[in-house]
This record gives sequence, C-alpha cells and structure tokens, in this order.
Amino acid sequence: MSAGTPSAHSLTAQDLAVSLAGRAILSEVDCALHPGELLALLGPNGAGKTTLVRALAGLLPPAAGQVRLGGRDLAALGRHERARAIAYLPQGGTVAWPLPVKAVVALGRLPHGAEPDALAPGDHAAVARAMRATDIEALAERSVLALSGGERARVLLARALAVEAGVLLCDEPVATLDPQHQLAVMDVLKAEARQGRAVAVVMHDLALAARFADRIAILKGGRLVAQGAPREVLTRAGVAHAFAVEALVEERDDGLLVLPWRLPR
Ligand SMILES: Nc1ncnc2c1ncn2[C@@H]1O[C@H](COP(=O)(O)OP(=O)(O)OP(=O)(O)O)[C@@H](O)[C@H]1O
Repeated sequence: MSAGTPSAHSLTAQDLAVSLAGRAILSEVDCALHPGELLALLGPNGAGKTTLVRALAGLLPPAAGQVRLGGRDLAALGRHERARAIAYLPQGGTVAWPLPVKAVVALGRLPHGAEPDALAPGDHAAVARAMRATDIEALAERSVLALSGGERARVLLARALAVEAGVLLCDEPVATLDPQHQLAVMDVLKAEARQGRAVAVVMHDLALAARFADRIAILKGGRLVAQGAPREVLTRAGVAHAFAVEALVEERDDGLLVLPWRLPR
C-alpha cells in the first residue's frame, strides 16, 4: 500500500480516526485500495469494518486523518461526483417501496443523471450487465419486497454494480447467499477487480476471503492489526490472534484453504 497514489481510482485512508456518538470507533487506520485488486476486510463483530467502509465511501466524516480518492480529499468532492466514483453496497440493505427489481437496479444509474423512467441506451446496458452478473434476470419484473433475503441481496449488489464506478465497496455481500451464489458473487467481484476496479469486500467467511482476495486487511478494536496477501495474514497464528479461534490452514494446488475449526483449548 502506498499513500498518495497517482491512480484516479485508488482510495486511501491516512491516519484515519472516526468517532460515533462521542466514542472513538476507528483509530490510526492506514490502508489503500487500488484498481485491479480485491481487498477483503475482515475482523470480529464490532471491530469497525462497516464504519471503515462508510468512511471510505465518504458517508462518515473523519475525526482525524483523511480519505483520498486519487489524491483528492473525499470531502472536497461533490455528492454526485463521489456517487459516480464510489459504489457502496450497505450491509443487509433493504428497499422501502414495492419497486420492480429492474427499477431498483436502475437506481444505480442515478449518479450518472439517468431519469428512472427514461434510461439512455448506456444505462440500459449497464443495468442488463449487472442483472446478468448477479443472476437476477428472471426476477426483473418481481416486486423487490416479495423476494427472499438472498435474492434481495443480489438485487442490491446489482444496483451497486450498475453504477460502474471505479471503486466498489461491498459490506457483507455474500452473508445471506447459498454456496453456489456465494462463489458466483465472489467470481463477479473478482472480475470487477480484474476489469480495473478497486473492490473492497467486508466479510466473515475466511475460506472465501482466502480463495478470492488479492489482499486482506484485518480490523480489531478499531485498528488495523494485519494487512497483506492471504498467505501472509491468514496463518494459524494470524487467525488465532485476530479471531480467537483455531483454524485449519492448508496449501492446496488451487489455492489456500482456511477453515475456522474450534475454539482454543
Ligand atoms: N451510530 C453508532 N453510534 C455509536 N456507536 C456505533 C454506531 N454504529 C456502530 N457503533 C459501534 O461501533 C463499533 C463498530 O461497529 P461496526 O458496525 O463498524 O462494526 P463491524 O466490524 O462492521 O461489525 P459486524 O461484524 O458486527 O458487522 C461497534 O462497537 C458498534 O457498537
């Protein structure tokens, strides 16, 4: 990670602190998210992952330090410019209105000035790509309020993908998905990174993180306690330190297998 990156799509937090309700939640966080890479953000419940992702999205002001996009302070960007540059999938998102699935995905085009009832061809194409990638084409006309939790999660991911932003921040996008869709969504996120986007994914599944992440960052108690390639970070000792569990860690020909196995004896 290098601060002050020249890329327009690199997102960097420098000495970032965030407070909520007068309580320090994040302290001295230095991390960067680069185009072309998938970063998995891990950590125990309450560690500050959502808070960090919201700060990276420009939705929470730093108490100290700053977040920069391509070298520019995020706070200096207009709301629309920021929304075009950074797509954010919140944790456990909901939709309040009985909109058809396709209309919900099309909301991802609003930062580009799209009129919900009169999408331009480019907007239609982006919506179609996002729906195909998340396997929700068959749900297009269904009300988003009448979906299962996993179906709704894929619709909301499609809305974030439809933005086609340079930076994609996803808070627990696979937590409610069945195994096939977990793998499919991770494939999609990896492909987004390979197309040049900077992708950060908050997750709890160490096996998926080890399989798919280019880099892993672990938060604990509001501080980054580890950053690096999965093999460097998800060692038995690293997992034990971060999560207080014993894990099976095995090198395989096709990747790294990491499986939380039992509580420490
Ligand atoms: N609005 C708020 N006001 C005060 N404290 C908050 C607020 N939102 C979150 N917190 C606290 O901040 C800490 C970090 O919360 P955060 O949601 O960032 O954790 P997380 O790592 O995403 O957790 P999880 O894995 O459970 O989703 C927690 O202790 C939480 O109770």
